[in-house]
Amino acid sequence: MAYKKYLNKNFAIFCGPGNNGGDGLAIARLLSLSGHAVQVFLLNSASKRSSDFDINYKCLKEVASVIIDLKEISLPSLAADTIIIDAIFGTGLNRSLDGFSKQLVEYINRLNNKVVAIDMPSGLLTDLSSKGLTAIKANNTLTFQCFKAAFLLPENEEYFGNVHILDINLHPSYLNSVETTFELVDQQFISSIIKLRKAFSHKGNFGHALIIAGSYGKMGAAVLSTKACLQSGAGLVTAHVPAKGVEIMQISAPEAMCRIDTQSEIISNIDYDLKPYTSIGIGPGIGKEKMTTSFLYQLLKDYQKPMVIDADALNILSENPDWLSLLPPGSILTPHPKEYARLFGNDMNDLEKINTALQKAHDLKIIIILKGHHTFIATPDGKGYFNTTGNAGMAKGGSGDVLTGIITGILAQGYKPNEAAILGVYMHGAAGDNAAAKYGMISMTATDLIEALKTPDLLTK
Ligand SMILES: NC(=O)C1=CN([C@@H]2O[C@H](COP(=O)(O)OP(=O)(O)OC[C@H]3O[C@@H](n4cnc5c(N)ncnc54)[C@H](O)[C@@H]3O)[C@@H](O)[C@H]2O)[C@@H](O)CC1
Ligand SMILES: [K+]
Repeated sequence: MAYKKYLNKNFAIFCGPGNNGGDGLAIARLLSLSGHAVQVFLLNSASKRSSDFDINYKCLKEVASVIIDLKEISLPSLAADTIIIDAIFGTGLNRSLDGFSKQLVEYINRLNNKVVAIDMPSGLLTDLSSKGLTAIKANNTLTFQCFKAAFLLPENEEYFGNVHILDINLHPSYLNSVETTFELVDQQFISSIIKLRKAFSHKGNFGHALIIAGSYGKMGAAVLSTKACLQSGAGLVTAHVPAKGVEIMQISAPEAMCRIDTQSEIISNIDYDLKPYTSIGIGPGIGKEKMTTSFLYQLLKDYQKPMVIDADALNILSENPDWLSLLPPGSILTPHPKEYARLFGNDMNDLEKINTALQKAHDLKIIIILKGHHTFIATPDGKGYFNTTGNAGMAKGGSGDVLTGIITGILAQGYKPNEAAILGVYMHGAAGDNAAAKYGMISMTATDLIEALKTPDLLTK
């Protein structure tokens, strides 16, 4: 955070009765001691205070500071440049706000003052959906030790502003001992998955990916996923395309081999042995023609190894939900929000979507990648992973085709499906961040993502 712009300002610190309020009182003391003008407003101070609150209250009393007990009728008026610190409620909030605390939060939200939330914007529930609830809309949130699930849900975007994680020195053995459903995928996590390429390796060591994609008018999707697959480290890549798409593919991606469908404009069947291929990615641009639909059904029935399933292949599945049970274990589904809704239902808040994805991943023994700002990866063992790379410039046609290519290429190299999904999503986002830095979020395209994969430190910075 640009701390400097907060220096030499006046502060209004709103404190609740629990430990979050105690943190606010400690901040008030430190700011007062460093010469800042601080007003402290206590909410429900007569109710049961936590011991941290009491300790910090005592310490603050010894420092010259204005402490005001808020009454229902007396909401304070504040100068426009006063910084508001929200220490009303943190992780201890166990129900939605009501009564005076709700009024106070609504009042703070109506002001135009800058707001810094401590640990959580007050009113936001840590592990439950806060859709439709009243909560502080902060410009910055200073949160302790780790990301809270609430910061990763799109429906909470307007509340937390920029999130800064403060290390409060919780003991590493404690942190490691805590069992969580969710993990954050960052560079450190990725370095524990990635395998080094040995000096004496040859193309046969890195597998052979088969991308089944394209139809007349949608060959771009096939080209994007094939090119991305070529740049994900796979040893060999073959694209199975409709006959009319062969020249397009061969000119656009000369490193890839082609398998040519018997149909000129659509994909209809595979009349060769699939054993040599170490992974299959299917879906980008294939359309939903009857012959393509029957072909997908046959493939699902016959093929036993994990596949990456995207785009129209997902749409076909959503029209034939019984076929979900045919998915080979370890298969990776990559729906965007609309495809997800078609597959597993609408009318869910973000947490319900996540929980449904975890349940379906478990029941069907598959991996579900819910694409979005913090793309979520649900795995069959019940764990979910939030990605940390990527940006809004990637919300464009073709980005998903690139992701399918990357994951299929990683899977081909012998990574386990969970690892391929996590690594692929991270790599895709990291390429997106590079593309945004070079071209800007507005103008960057899916082709720029592929270009940006060619960065030596993509997975190490
Ligand atoms: N390891 C930790 O857990 C640490 C926690 N700390 C702080 O402690 C906070 C959690 O403290 P607490 O557990 O005391 O909880 P909070 O301070 O978030 O709130 C608890 C208080 O609010 C009341 N309350 C809950 N929901 C309410 C509602 N809807 N309306 C009105 N009152 C409501 C509770 O009865 C209780 O009195 C964290 O957010 C963080 O700020 C930090 O001090 C550092 C370490
Ligand atoms: K807070």
